[in-house]
Amino acid sequence: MSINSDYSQQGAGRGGVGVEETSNAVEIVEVTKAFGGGPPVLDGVSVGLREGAITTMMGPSGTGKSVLLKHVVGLLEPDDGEIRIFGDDLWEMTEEQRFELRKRFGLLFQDGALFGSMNIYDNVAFPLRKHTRMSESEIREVVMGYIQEVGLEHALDRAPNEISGGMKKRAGFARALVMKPEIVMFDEPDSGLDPVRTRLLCELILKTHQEHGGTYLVITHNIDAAQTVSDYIGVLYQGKLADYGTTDDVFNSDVPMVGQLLRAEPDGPLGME
Ligand SMILES: Nc1ncnc2c1ncn2[C@@H]1O[C@H](COP(=O)(O)OP(=O)(O)OP(=O)(O)O)[C@@H](O)[C@H]1O
Repeated sequence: MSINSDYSQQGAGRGGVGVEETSNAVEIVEVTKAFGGGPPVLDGVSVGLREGAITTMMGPSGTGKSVLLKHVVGLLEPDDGEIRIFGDDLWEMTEEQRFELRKRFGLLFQDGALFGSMNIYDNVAFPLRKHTRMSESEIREVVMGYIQEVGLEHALDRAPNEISGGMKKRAGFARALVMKPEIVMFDEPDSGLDPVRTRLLCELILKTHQEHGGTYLVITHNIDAAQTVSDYIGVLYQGKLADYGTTDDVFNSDVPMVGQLLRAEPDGPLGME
C-alpha cells in the first residue's frame, strides 16, 4: 500500500486477525466526563481494548480522545462509569494499587515527553532507575536493546533539543517500552512527522508489537497510519462512540460521519466547528 493509497479501498489493515478470541485488557464502561460544569466531553462511552490487539481511536479534533486515554491510565477519574484494567475497577482500588498498576502501562506522548536535562540514554533508563532495583549494567543491557530497536544507538549522548521530532518520538517509544508494559498507549505518535517518517514509525509500532506483544491504544488523525497499524478502530464523536469494529468494518462503515472522516471528505456532517 502506498502512502497516497486510496483510503476508500477495502481489504487492508490488520483486521483483528488472530485476536478475535481474546478478552478485553481494558474495559471502558459507560464513562461520562465533564469539565467545570460544561457539557460532557465523554457521554456514556463504552468500549473495550482487546488483549494483544492494536486499537486505534479516531475522531474530529476536541472530541475527547486524549481525555479517554487519560481515563485509561488513571490520570482522570470518570464522573460516572468504570474503567476496568484486567478486570479490576481502577477507582475501586487503593492509590497504592493504582500506582502499581501504572507500572504495567507504557505511554508515548506527542513530543516524547523527554526530560530536557537528560541525554537520550538517561531518558530511556529513567523508568528502570526509578522503579526497579536493577544494577547499572543490567539497566544498560535492557536500555541498549530498546535503543537499538528504535535505531538511536548513534544519539545516546544527545539532549532532546539536539534531535529531530521523529527521533524524540523513537526515544519516547523506547522509554515507554523499557518496563515491558502490558498496555502501551500512543497519543498522536505521528503528529509533526512527514509521511515517510510516519510510515517508518508505523512499521516500528507493528514490529515492536509483533516482537513483544501487548495491548496497544493509538490515537491518531492519520488515516493511513490507522489503516496500517490497527486491528480495531473506534470513532468518537460528540461525546459518544460513533463506531467501533475491525479496521475493515470501520473503513466500510455506513455511519455518514465515519465515512466522511476516513475519506477526509469536505461534504458531510463534519464542519469546521
Ligand atoms: N483538564 C481539562 N480541563 C478542562 N477541559 C478539558 C481538560 N482536558 C480536556 N478538556 C477539554 O475536553 C475536550 C476534548 O479534549 P481532548 O484533548 O480529549 O480532544 P482530542 O479529541 O484528543 O482532540 P485533538 O484531536 O485535537 O487532540 C476539549 O474541549 C478540551 O478543551
